[in-house]
Amino acid sequence: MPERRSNGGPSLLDRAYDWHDRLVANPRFQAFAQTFWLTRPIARRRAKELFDLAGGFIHSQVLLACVRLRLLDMVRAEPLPAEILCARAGLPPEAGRRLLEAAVGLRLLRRRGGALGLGTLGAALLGNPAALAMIEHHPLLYDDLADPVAAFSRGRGGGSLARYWGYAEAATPGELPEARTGPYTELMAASQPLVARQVLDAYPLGRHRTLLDVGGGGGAFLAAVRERAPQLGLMLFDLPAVAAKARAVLPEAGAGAVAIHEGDFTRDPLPRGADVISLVRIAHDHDDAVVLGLLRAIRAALPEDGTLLLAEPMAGTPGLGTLDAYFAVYLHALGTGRLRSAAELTDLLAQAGFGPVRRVRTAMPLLTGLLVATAH
Ligand SMILES: CC(C)=CCC/C(C)=C/CC/C(C)=C/C=C/C(C)=C/C=C/C=C(C)/C=C/C=C(C)/C=C/C=C(C)/C=C/CC(C)(C)O
Ligand SMILES: C[S@@+](CC[C@H](N)C(=O)[O-])C[C@H]1O[C@@H](n2cnc3c(N)ncnc32)[C@H](O)[C@@H]1O
Repeated sequence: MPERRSNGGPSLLDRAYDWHDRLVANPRFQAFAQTFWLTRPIARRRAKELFDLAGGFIHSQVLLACVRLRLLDMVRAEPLPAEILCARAGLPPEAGRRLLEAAVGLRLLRRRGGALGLGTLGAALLGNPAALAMIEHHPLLYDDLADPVAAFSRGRGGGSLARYWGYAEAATPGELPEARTGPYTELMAASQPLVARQVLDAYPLGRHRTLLDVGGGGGAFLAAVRERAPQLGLMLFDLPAVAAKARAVLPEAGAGAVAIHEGDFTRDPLPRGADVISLVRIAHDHDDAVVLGLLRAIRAALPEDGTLLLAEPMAGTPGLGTLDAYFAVYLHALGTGRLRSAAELTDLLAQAGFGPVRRVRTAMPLLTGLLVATAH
Protein backbone atom coordinates (compact mmCIF):
# COMPACT_ATOMS: atom_id res chain seq x y z
CA MET A 1 0.00 0.00 0.00
CA PRO A 2 1.55 3.39 -0.93
CA GLU A 3 2.63 5.53 2.01
CA ARG A 4 0.54 8.69 2.45
CA ARG A 5 2.20 12.01 3.03
CA SER A 6 1.05 14.13 5.95
CA ASN A 7 -1.22 16.08 3.56
CA GLY A 8 -2.89 12.76 2.67
CA GLY A 9 -1.65 12.38 -0.93
CA PRO A 10 0.87 9.85 -2.23
CA SER A 11 4.50 11.07 -2.25
CA LEU A 12 6.36 11.79 -5.48
CA LEU A 13 8.29 8.52 -5.03
CA ASP A 14 5.07 6.52 -4.62
CA ARG A 15 3.65 8.12 -7.74
CA ALA A 16 6.82 7.20 -9.62
CA TYR A 17 6.48 3.59 -8.39
CA ASP A 18 2.80 3.52 -9.40
CA TRP A 19 3.70 4.70 -12.91
CA HIS A 20 6.55 2.14 -13.11
CA ASP A 21 4.34 -0.73 -11.91
CA ARG A 22 1.54 0.04 -14.37
CA LEU A 23 4.08 0.09 -17.19
CA VAL A 24 5.84 -3.14 -16.18
CA ALA A 25 2.54 -4.99 -15.71
CA ASN A 26 1.62 -4.19 -19.33
CA PRO A 27 2.44 -7.17 -21.63
CA ARG A 28 3.10 -4.82 -24.59
CA PHE A 29 5.67 -2.90 -22.61
CA GLN A 30 7.19 -6.21 -21.48
CA ALA A 31 7.61 -7.36 -25.08
CA PHE A 32 9.32 -4.08 -25.98
CA ALA A 33 11.53 -3.93 -22.86
CA GLN A 34 12.93 -7.43 -23.40
CA THR A 35 14.46 -6.43 -26.72
CA PHE A 36 15.32 -2.71 -26.33
CA TRP A 37 19.05 -2.48 -25.46
CA LEU A 38 18.57 -0.06 -22.58
CA THR A 39 15.85 -1.99 -20.76
CA ARG A 40 16.92 -5.55 -21.70
CA PRO A 41 19.40 -5.98 -18.81
CA ILE A 42 16.73 -4.88 -16.31
CA ALA A 43 14.14 -7.21 -17.87
CA ARG A 44 16.57 -10.13 -17.70
CA ARG A 45 17.38 -9.38 -14.08
CA ARG A 46 13.69 -9.21 -13.11
CA ALA A 47 12.94 -12.44 -14.98
CA LYS A 48 15.79 -14.18 -13.13
CA GLU A 49 14.55 -12.83 -9.78
CA LEU A 50 11.04 -14.11 -10.51
CA PHE A 51 12.32 -17.46 -11.72
CA ASP A 52 14.34 -17.81 -8.49
CA LEU A 53 11.23 -16.94 -6.51
CA ALA A 54 9.21 -19.54 -8.38
CA GLY A 55 11.96 -22.12 -7.89
CA GLY A 56 12.60 -21.31 -4.23
CA PHE A 57 10.83 -24.42 -2.92
CA ILE A 58 12.81 -26.61 -5.31
CA HIS A 59 16.06 -24.96 -4.24
CA SER A 60 15.33 -25.56 -0.58
CA GLN A 61 14.48 -29.22 -1.26
CA VAL A 62 17.76 -29.74 -3.13
CA LEU A 63 19.60 -28.05 -0.27
CA LEU A 64 17.84 -30.22 2.30
CA ALA A 65 18.58 -33.42 0.37
CA CYS A 66 22.28 -32.47 0.09
CA VAL A 67 22.44 -31.71 3.82
CA ARG A 68 20.61 -34.89 4.87
CA LEU A 69 22.67 -37.10 2.57
CA ARG A 70 25.90 -35.39 3.74
CA LEU A 71 26.88 -34.80 0.09
CA LEU A 72 28.85 -31.65 0.93
CA ASP A 73 30.80 -33.46 3.65
CA MET A 74 31.66 -36.20 1.20
CA VAL A 75 33.49 -33.81 -1.12
CA ARG A 76 35.02 -31.69 1.63
CA ALA A 77 38.46 -33.29 1.30
CA GLU A 78 38.55 -33.95 -2.44
CA PRO A 79 36.27 -34.02 -5.50
CA LEU A 80 34.63 -37.39 -6.20
CA PRO A 81 33.10 -38.89 -9.34
CA ALA A 82 29.30 -38.81 -9.49
CA GLU A 83 28.94 -42.60 -9.35
CA ILE A 84 30.95 -42.79 -6.10
CA LEU A 85 28.91 -39.97 -4.56
CA CYS A 86 25.65 -41.68 -5.53
CA ALA A 87 26.84 -45.01 -4.15
CA ARG A 88 27.96 -43.44 -0.84
CA ALA A 89 24.67 -41.56 -0.53
CA GLY A 90 22.70 -44.71 -1.34
CA LEU A 91 21.11 -43.10 -4.42
CA PRO A 92 20.31 -44.92 -7.67
CA PRO A 93 22.74 -43.49 -10.29
CA GLU A 94 20.14 -41.93 -12.62
CA ALA A 95 18.18 -40.13 -9.88
CA GLY A 96 21.34 -39.31 -7.96
CA ARG A 97 22.85 -37.59 -10.99
CA ARG A 98 19.77 -35.35 -11.22
CA LEU A 99 20.25 -34.25 -7.65
CA LEU A 100 23.97 -33.62 -8.23
CA GLU A 101 23.16 -31.60 -11.37
CA ALA A 102 20.70 -29.51 -9.38
CA ALA A 103 23.30 -28.98 -6.65
CA VAL A 104 25.81 -27.78 -9.27
CA GLY A 105 23.21 -25.35 -10.64
CA LEU A 106 22.70 -23.97 -7.16
CA ARG A 107 26.47 -23.67 -6.56
CA LEU A 108 26.42 -26.14 -3.72
CA LEU A 109 28.71 -28.38 -5.80
CA ARG A 110 31.05 -27.61 -8.69
CA ARG A 111 32.26 -29.77 -11.56
CA ARG A 112 36.00 -30.45 -11.42
CA GLY A 113 36.93 -32.29 -14.59
CA GLY A 114 35.02 -35.55 -14.42
CA ALA A 115 34.35 -35.22 -10.68
CA LEU A 116 32.32 -33.04 -8.33
CA GLY A 117 33.77 -30.81 -5.63
CA LEU A 118 32.45 -28.15 -3.30
CA GLY A 119 30.72 -25.18 -4.89
CA THR A 120 31.01 -21.61 -3.63
CA LEU A 121 27.84 -21.80 -1.53
CA GLY A 122 28.47 -25.40 -0.45
CA ALA A 123 31.84 -24.35 0.94
CA ALA A 124 30.33 -21.35 2.80
CA LEU A 125 27.68 -23.64 4.28
CA LEU A 126 30.16 -26.27 5.42
CA GLY A 127 31.91 -23.53 7.40
CA ASN A 128 28.63 -23.00 9.29
CA PRO A 129 27.52 -26.23 10.97
CA ALA A 130 25.05 -24.14 12.95
CA ALA A 131 23.21 -23.21 9.74
CA LEU A 132 23.13 -26.89 8.75
CA ALA A 133 21.26 -27.66 11.97
CA MET A 134 18.68 -24.99 11.15
CA ILE A 135 18.21 -26.31 7.62
CA GLU A 136 17.62 -29.82 8.98
CA HIS A 137 14.67 -28.69 11.10
CA HIS A 138 12.89 -26.95 8.19
CA PRO A 139 10.76 -30.00 7.24
CA LEU A 140 8.60 -29.15 10.26
CA LEU A 141 7.79 -25.84 8.61
CA TYR A 142 7.38 -27.37 5.15
CA ASP A 143 4.87 -29.76 6.67
CA ASP A 144 2.79 -26.81 7.91
CA LEU A 145 3.07 -25.09 4.52
CA ALA A 146 2.16 -28.10 2.34
CA ASP A 147 -0.99 -26.21 1.34
CA PRO A 148 0.07 -22.53 1.54
CA VAL A 149 -3.41 -21.11 1.01
CA ALA A 150 -4.76 -23.28 3.83
CA ALA A 151 -1.77 -22.30 5.98
CA PHE A 152 -2.66 -18.61 5.67
CA SER A 153 -6.41 -19.15 5.76
CA ARG A 154 -6.42 -20.80 9.16
CA GLY A 155 -5.22 -19.03 12.28
CA ARG A 156 -1.64 -18.94 13.52
CA GLY A 157 0.16 -22.03 14.79
CA GLY A 158 -1.51 -25.35 15.47
CA GLY A 159 0.88 -27.41 13.32
CA SER A 160 4.16 -29.31 13.49
CA LEU A 161 6.33 -26.26 14.18
CA ALA A 162 4.18 -25.04 17.08
CA ARG A 163 4.27 -28.55 18.62
CA TYR A 164 8.05 -28.63 18.28
CA TRP A 165 8.49 -25.32 20.17
CA GLY A 166 6.48 -26.55 23.16
CA TYR A 167 6.24 -23.15 24.89
CA ALA A 168 4.60 -21.63 21.79
CA GLU A 169 1.31 -23.43 22.40
CA ALA A 170 1.48 -24.22 26.12
CA ALA A 171 -0.98 -22.51 28.48
CA THR A 172 1.45 -23.17 31.34
CA PRO A 173 4.94 -23.47 29.79
CA GLY A 174 6.43 -23.94 33.26
CA GLU A 175 4.89 -27.43 33.32
CA LEU A 176 6.36 -28.64 30.03
CA PRO A 177 8.19 -31.95 30.39
CA GLU A 178 11.72 -32.46 29.07
CA ALA A 179 10.38 -34.39 26.08
CA ARG A 180 8.74 -31.15 24.81
CA THR A 181 11.74 -28.86 25.44
CA GLY A 182 14.74 -31.14 24.80
CA PRO A 183 14.72 -31.19 20.95
CA TYR A 184 14.41 -27.40 20.55
CA THR A 185 16.99 -26.80 23.26
CA GLU A 186 19.47 -28.97 21.33
CA LEU A 187 18.71 -27.12 18.09
CA MET A 188 19.22 -23.77 19.82
CA ALA A 189 22.53 -24.93 21.30
CA ALA A 190 23.69 -26.21 17.89
CA SER A 191 22.74 -22.93 16.19
CA GLN A 192 23.99 -20.58 18.93
CA PRO A 193 27.40 -20.11 17.21
CA LEU A 194 25.48 -18.21 14.49
CA VAL A 195 24.58 -15.63 17.09
CA ALA A 196 27.02 -15.59 20.01
CA ARG A 197 30.06 -14.46 18.02
CA GLN A 198 28.04 -11.65 16.42
CA VAL A 199 26.85 -10.35 19.78
CA LEU A 200 30.12 -10.69 21.65
CA ASP A 201 32.20 -9.11 18.86
CA ALA A 202 29.78 -6.17 18.74
CA TYR A 203 29.46 -5.74 22.51
CA PRO A 204 32.42 -6.92 24.61
CA LEU A 205 31.13 -7.62 28.13
CA GLY A 206 34.41 -6.81 29.92
CA ARG A 207 33.07 -3.80 31.85
CA HIS A 208 30.24 -5.74 33.51
CA ARG A 209 30.19 -7.80 36.73
CA THR A 210 27.37 -10.34 36.29
CA LEU A 211 25.30 -11.38 33.27
CA LEU A 212 21.85 -12.99 33.48
CA ASP A 213 20.78 -14.73 30.24
CA VAL A 214 16.97 -14.83 30.24
CA GLY A 215 15.62 -17.71 28.15
CA GLY A 216 19.21 -18.93 28.12
CA GLY A 217 18.30 -22.47 26.99
CA GLY A 218 20.94 -25.13 27.63
CA GLY A 219 23.55 -22.45 28.34
CA ALA A 220 25.33 -22.32 24.97
CA PHE A 221 25.37 -18.49 24.92
CA LEU A 222 26.80 -18.34 28.44
CA ALA A 223 29.44 -20.92 27.52
CA ALA A 224 30.53 -18.61 24.66
CA VAL A 225 30.51 -15.62 27.06
CA ARG A 226 32.69 -17.49 29.56
CA GLU A 227 35.33 -18.01 26.83
CA ARG A 228 35.46 -14.26 26.14
CA ALA A 229 34.99 -12.85 29.66
CA PRO A 230 36.07 -15.48 32.22
CA GLN A 231 35.83 -12.97 35.10
CA LEU A 232 32.09 -12.34 34.56
CA GLY A 233 29.54 -13.81 37.00
CA LEU A 234 26.99 -15.89 35.07
CA MET A 235 23.28 -16.55 35.68
CA LEU A 236 20.69 -18.33 33.55
CA PHE A 237 16.88 -18.28 33.66
CA ASP A 238 14.65 -20.65 31.69
CA LEU A 239 11.70 -23.02 32.03
CA PRO A 240 12.24 -25.78 34.63
CA ALA A 241 12.75 -28.59 32.09
CA VAL A 242 15.27 -26.47 30.16
CA ALA A 243 17.05 -25.29 33.31
CA ALA A 244 17.45 -28.95 34.31
CA LYS A 245 19.20 -29.60 31.00
CA ALA A 246 21.48 -26.58 31.57
CA ARG A 247 22.31 -27.88 35.07
CA ALA A 248 23.47 -31.15 33.57
CA VAL A 249 26.10 -29.42 31.39
CA LEU A 250 27.07 -26.20 33.20
CA PRO A 251 29.08 -26.16 36.45
CA GLU A 252 27.07 -24.66 39.32
CA ALA A 253 30.12 -24.32 41.59
CA GLY A 254 33.82 -23.56 41.14
CA ALA A 255 35.51 -21.75 38.26
CA GLY A 256 33.08 -20.53 35.57
CA ALA A 257 30.07 -21.47 37.73
CA VAL A 258 26.61 -20.54 36.44
CA ALA A 259 23.73 -19.84 38.84
CA ILE A 260 20.76 -21.56 37.18
CA HIS A 261 17.25 -20.29 37.95
CA GLU A 262 14.03 -21.83 36.74
CA GLY A 263 10.64 -20.30 36.15
CA ASP A 264 8.15 -18.94 33.65
CA PHE A 265 8.94 -15.34 32.74
CA THR A 266 5.28 -14.63 32.01
CA ARG A 267 4.44 -15.31 35.69
CA ASP A 268 7.54 -15.46 37.87
CA PRO A 269 9.88 -12.64 38.87
CA LEU A 270 13.41 -12.73 37.48
CA PRO A 271 16.38 -13.26 39.81
CA ARG A 272 18.26 -10.12 40.91
CA GLY A 273 22.00 -9.52 41.12
CA ALA A 274 23.01 -9.03 37.48
CA ASP A 275 24.13 -5.66 36.11
CA VAL A 276 23.59 -6.85 32.54
CA ILE A 277 20.78 -9.05 31.18
CA SER A 278 20.67 -10.67 27.76
CA LEU A 279 17.62 -11.64 25.71
CA VAL A 280 18.90 -13.66 22.79
CA ARG A 281 16.33 -14.82 20.21
CA ILE A 282 13.46 -14.37 22.69
CA ALA A 283 11.39 -11.27 21.95
CA HIS A 284 10.44 -12.30 18.40
CA ASP A 285 8.74 -15.43 19.79
CA HIS A 286 6.14 -13.46 21.70
CA ASP A 287 3.31 -11.01 21.14
CA ASP A 288 3.63 -7.40 22.30
CA ALA A 289 1.87 -7.84 25.66
CA VAL A 290 4.19 -10.67 26.70
CA VAL A 291 7.31 -8.83 25.50
CA LEU A 292 6.28 -5.69 27.35
CA GLY A 293 5.68 -7.69 30.54
CA LEU A 294 9.06 -9.38 30.16
CA LEU A 295 10.88 -6.10 29.54
CA ARG A 296 9.24 -4.61 32.63
CA ALA A 297 10.33 -7.65 34.68
CA ILE A 298 13.87 -7.20 33.36
CA ARG A 299 13.79 -3.51 34.21
CA ALA A 300 12.71 -4.42 37.75
CA ALA A 301 15.52 -6.99 38.09
CA LEU A 302 18.24 -4.57 36.93
CA PRO A 303 19.88 -1.88 39.05
CA GLU A 304 19.70 1.79 37.99
CA ASP A 305 21.98 2.12 34.89
CA GLY A 306 21.88 -1.64 34.36
CA THR A 307 22.13 -2.83 30.77
CA LEU A 308 19.88 -4.99 28.59
CA LEU A 309 21.24 -6.64 25.45
CA LEU A 310 18.48 -7.59 23.03
CA ALA A 311 19.79 -9.76 20.21
CA GLU A 312 17.71 -11.15 17.37
CA PRO A 313 17.18 -10.54 13.66
CA MET A 314 15.31 -7.29 13.03
CA ALA A 315 12.68 -6.42 10.47
CA GLY A 316 13.33 -3.76 7.85
CA THR A 317 17.09 -4.26 7.80
CA PRO A 318 18.11 -2.76 4.43
CA GLY A 319 18.63 -5.38 1.72
CA LEU A 320 17.17 -8.16 3.88
CA GLY A 321 13.59 -8.38 2.64
CA THR A 322 13.94 -12.18 2.42
CA LEU A 323 14.66 -12.25 6.17
CA ASP A 324 11.35 -10.43 6.80
CA ALA A 325 9.57 -12.94 4.53
CA TYR A 326 11.20 -15.92 6.26
CA PHE A 327 10.21 -14.85 9.77
CA ALA A 328 6.75 -13.60 8.78
CA VAL A 329 5.96 -17.16 7.71
CA TYR A 330 8.01 -18.95 10.37
CA LEU A 331 6.36 -17.06 13.23
CA HIS A 332 2.91 -17.49 11.67
CA ALA A 333 3.49 -21.25 11.82
CA LEU A 334 4.90 -20.91 15.34
CA GLY A 335 1.62 -19.30 16.33
CA THR A 336 3.08 -16.48 18.38
CA GLY A 337 5.37 -13.48 18.02
CA ARG A 338 6.56 -11.35 15.13
CA LEU A 339 9.81 -9.99 13.76
CA ARG A 340 10.09 -6.40 14.96
CA SER A 341 12.12 -3.54 13.60
CA ALA A 342 14.74 -1.84 15.77
CA ALA A 343 12.34 1.12 16.07
CA GLU A 344 9.46 -1.10 17.28
CA LEU A 345 11.69 -2.79 19.84
CA THR A 346 13.01 0.59 20.96
CA ASP A 347 9.45 1.75 21.47
CA LEU A 348 8.62 -1.30 23.64
CA LEU A 349 11.85 -0.73 25.60
CA ALA A 350 10.88 2.89 26.23
CA GLN A 351 7.41 1.81 27.46
CA ALA A 352 9.12 -0.61 29.86
CA GLY A 353 11.27 2.13 31.38
CA PHE A 354 14.46 1.80 29.33
CA GLY A 355 16.36 4.58 27.64
CA PRO A 356 18.56 5.47 25.93
CA VAL A 357 18.61 2.57 23.45
CA ARG A 358 21.59 2.13 21.16
CA ARG A 359 21.58 0.01 18.00
CA VAL A 360 24.96 -1.67 17.74
CA ARG A 361 26.06 -2.94 14.35
CA THR A 362 26.78 -6.63 14.07
CA ALA A 363 28.97 -8.06 11.30
CA MET A 364 26.08 -10.16 9.92
CA PRO A 365 22.67 -8.48 10.56
CA LEU A 366 21.05 -11.45 8.79
CA LEU A 367 21.98 -13.61 11.76
CA THR A 368 21.23 -11.12 14.48
CA GLY A 369 20.80 -7.45 15.21
CA LEU A 370 21.68 -5.96 18.60
CA LEU A 371 20.10 -3.29 20.79
CA VAL A 372 21.78 -2.09 23.98
CA ALA A 373 19.37 -0.44 26.40
CA THR A 374 20.12 1.32 29.67
CA ALA A 375 17.74 1.10 32.62
CA HIS A 376 16.90 4.52 34.01
C1 LIG B 1 40.53 -16.33 -0.41
C2 LIG B 1 39.91 -15.60 -1.52
C3 LIG B 1 40.68 -15.35 -2.73
C4 LIG B 1 38.61 -15.16 -1.45
C5 LIG B 1 37.74 -15.27 -0.28
C6 LIG B 1 36.40 -14.71 -0.66
C7 LIG B 1 35.56 -14.54 0.56
C8 LIG B 1 35.90 -13.45 1.50
C9 LIG B 1 34.51 -15.35 0.74
C10 LIG B 1 33.61 -15.29 1.93
C11 LIG B 1 33.51 -16.63 2.55
C12 LIG B 1 32.70 -16.52 3.80
C13 LIG B 1 33.34 -16.01 5.02
C14 LIG B 1 31.40 -16.90 3.76
C15 LIG B 1 30.57 -16.82 4.90
C16 LIG B 1 29.35 -17.35 4.82
C17 LIG B 1 28.41 -17.33 5.93
C18 LIG B 1 28.75 -16.66 7.19
C19 LIG B 1 27.25 -17.99 5.73
C20 LIG B 1 26.23 -18.05 6.69
C21 LIG B 1 25.09 -18.69 6.42
C22 LIG B 1 24.07 -18.68 7.37
C23 LIG B 1 22.82 -19.25 7.17
C24 LIG B 1 22.47 -19.97 5.93
C25 LIG B 1 21.91 -19.11 8.25
C26 LIG B 1 20.67 -19.62 8.27
C27 LIG B 1 19.90 -19.36 9.43
C28 LIG B 1 18.61 -19.74 9.62
C29 LIG B 1 17.84 -20.50 8.59
C30 LIG B 1 18.04 -19.37 10.88
C31 LIG B 1 16.83 -19.66 11.28
C32 LIG B 1 16.45 -19.25 12.60
C33 LIG B 1 15.34 -19.69 13.23
C34 LIG B 1 14.37 -20.59 12.57
C35 LIG B 1 15.16 -19.28 14.60
C36 LIG B 1 14.26 -19.86 15.42
C37 LIG B 1 14.12 -19.35 16.79
C38 LIG B 1 12.71 -18.87 17.12
C39 LIG B 1 11.73 -20.01 17.31
C40 LIG B 1 12.18 -17.89 16.08
O1 LIG B 1 12.87 -18.20 18.35
C1 LIG C 1 14.23 -19.51 20.72
S1 LIG C 1 14.82 -20.12 22.21
C2 LIG C 1 16.30 -19.17 22.45
C3 LIG C 1 17.28 -19.84 23.38
C4 LIG C 1 18.61 -19.11 23.53
N1 LIG C 1 18.42 -17.78 24.08
C5 LIG C 1 19.34 -19.09 22.24
O1 LIG C 1 19.38 -18.04 21.58
O2 LIG C 1 19.89 -20.14 21.86
C6 LIG C 1 13.69 -19.45 23.42
C7 LIG C 1 14.02 -19.82 24.82
O3 LIG C 1 13.09 -19.15 25.68
C8 LIG C 1 12.63 -20.06 26.65
N2 LIG C 1 11.28 -19.66 27.08
C9 LIG C 1 10.17 -19.60 26.32
N3 LIG C 1 9.11 -19.21 27.04
C10 LIG C 1 9.57 -19.04 28.30
C11 LIG C 1 8.94 -18.66 29.51
N4 LIG C 1 7.64 -18.36 29.55
N5 LIG C 1 9.71 -18.56 30.62
C12 LIG C 1 11.03 -18.87 30.57
N6 LIG C 1 11.68 -19.21 29.45
C13 LIG C 1 10.96 -19.32 28.33
C14 LIG C 1 12.63 -21.39 25.93
O4 LIG C 1 12.59 -22.48 26.82
C15 LIG C 1 13.89 -21.30 25.11
O5 LIG C 1 14.99 -21.77 25.80
